[in-house]
Amino acid sequence: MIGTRTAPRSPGPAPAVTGHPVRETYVDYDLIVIGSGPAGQKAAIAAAKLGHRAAVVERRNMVGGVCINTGTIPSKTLREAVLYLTGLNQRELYGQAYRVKEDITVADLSARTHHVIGREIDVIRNQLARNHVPLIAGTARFVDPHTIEVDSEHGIPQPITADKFVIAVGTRPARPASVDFDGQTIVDSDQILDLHHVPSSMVVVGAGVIGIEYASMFAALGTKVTVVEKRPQMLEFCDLEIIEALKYQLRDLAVTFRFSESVRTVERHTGGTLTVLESGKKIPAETVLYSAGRQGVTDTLDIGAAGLQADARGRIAVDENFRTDVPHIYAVGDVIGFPALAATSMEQGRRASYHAFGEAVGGKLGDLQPIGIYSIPEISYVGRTEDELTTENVPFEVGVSRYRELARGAILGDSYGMLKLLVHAESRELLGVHVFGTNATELVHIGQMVMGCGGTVDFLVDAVFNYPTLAESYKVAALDAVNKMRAIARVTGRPQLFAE
Ligand SMILES: Cc1cc2nc3c(=O)[nH]c(=O)nc-3n(C[C@H](O)[C@H](O)[C@H](O)COP(=O)(O)OP(=O)(O)OC[C@H]3O[C@@H](n4cnc5c(N)ncnc54)[C@H](O)[C@@H]3O)c2cc1C
Ligand SMILES: NC(=O)c1ccc[n+]([C@@H]2O[C@H](COP(=O)([O-])OP(=O)(O)OC[C@H]3O[C@@H](n4cnc5c(N)ncnc54)[C@H](O)[C@@H]3O)[C@@H](O)[C@H]2O)c1
Repeated sequence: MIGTRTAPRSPGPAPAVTGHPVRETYVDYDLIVIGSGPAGQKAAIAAAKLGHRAAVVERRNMVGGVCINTGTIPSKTLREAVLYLTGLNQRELYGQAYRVKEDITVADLSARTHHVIGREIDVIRNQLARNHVPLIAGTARFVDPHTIEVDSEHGIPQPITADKFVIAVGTRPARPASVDFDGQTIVDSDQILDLHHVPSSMVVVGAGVIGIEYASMFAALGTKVTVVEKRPQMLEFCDLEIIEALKYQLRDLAVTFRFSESVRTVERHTGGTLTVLESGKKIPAETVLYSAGRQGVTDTLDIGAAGLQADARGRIAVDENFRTDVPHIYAVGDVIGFPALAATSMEQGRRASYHAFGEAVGGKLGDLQPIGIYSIPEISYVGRTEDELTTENVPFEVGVSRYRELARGAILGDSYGMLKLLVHAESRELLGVHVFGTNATELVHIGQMVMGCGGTVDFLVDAVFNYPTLAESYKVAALDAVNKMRAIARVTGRPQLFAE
């Protein structure tokens, strides 16, 4: 029966971590984690810290998952290299011609990326090793609900059993058959890291987070970028005013947007690529980045043998404890869908293991998860948006601080940044924090902590921040919100200066 162990087994010897075939090896664990991305790593280490025997299975050359090898870490390191070498963030201070390097090559960019990837893989290997979590090399597939086989380097599958499983296999770029990917002129977000040179023009298909982050980077490098998005707006889950500010900044870097336009085909010709839209428009470019969604990597896992199934996008359904329909099998990270972030994936992994081994966790993984988008400039938020609150008839006031009025903003040469607080008009609680500009993804956490502790706007009004800092924007925005609330109170003759 699914979820029930039929016979106890004694643990066998350690598995063949190096991939040498050991057919007779019979290994039993308390927990097997499939996938070593952020979700899998934290699930395995959490189990080990609770005193259980855990192992991680990972395909060769992918230790650290998409996060370290092709996703978060390379893209964020590339962004840092782009910002440094182009001198973009310094141009307000030193003039539009300012550059650290004139002709930026792929070698200039990838040197930094390779260095960081290597270092991060080393950190992960070390963390697993010191927690006695074996890293088993190969691709896992279920044989039955308590057994997986891991293909070895020599093709001889190695069976491994466990009481419990955590599936953390992540996603890969969706690749429609109508698009002729060749790795150089038509690429997905994995292949873009291997371009031979910085293209002069690029079409980015899909204005999701991946599309907008890479559009920002290539535009900063001087590539003429056109973004095609089938929806009327991009990143519609973010604050509208901030998205408008981002579009303005990207247009300033010569990015063209084609919203409400679907891509019919992407053609490869001797002279370059042609992106053909449903509307009949044709956009020529040297390179096309196809970044229109991702697909769960469940197809090679034989989850049917474990009694599970995936949806059309390869995703596995879970309950609030990350348990699948088969009670001893959990699924975490990108393979369960939204929000599909490294940050959230790690926490899901830890929670799944705690639940599996009966350890208490805090409340539900709820609304206070920050979103960080590393566009240029960057965006981050936590909590609700103005649109959501308006739809739900929640009365709120807005407090805004602009970096151009902060001493730190002037020192950094950031005149466009802003921080916006959404404050409940009656309880004065903080309902949302939206940040645009330098350090947005760091700053958001101040608001997250205040919200997590149920803090009100008055806490921020009364707080003293280091000067000159961008964090000071919290106080400025809080004062702005309180001033507006006081103005309303004056009109109604009912001054309410503090939460009751
Ligand atoms: C370009 C890009 C930029 C991103 N930027 C950010 C960002 O800035 N911030 C952020 O929070 N998130 C970002 N993300 C998302 C983030 O990378 C993912 O949310 C995160 O990697 C998900 O972690 P995971 O553990 O679920 O899976 P993954 O990191 O995808 O790891 C899954 C692992 O499972 C392995 N695997 C799959 N099948 C098997 C099998 N059968 N046997 C053995 N192993 C298997 C794979 O080889 C892979 O290594 C980005 C993603 C991309 C693509
Ligand atoms: N900073 C971050 O946290 C970060 C960075 C990158 C990626 N990610 C994660 O990676 C995941 C995948 O990101 P993504 O951007 O690939 O996917 P996505 O699904 O978020 O975006 C794809 C976009 O492509 C559009 N699209 C689809 N087909 C199209 C077509 N034929 N023509 C035009 N537009 C089309 C969709 O409308 C959508 O807006 C996201 O869930 C995201 O959370 C996070």
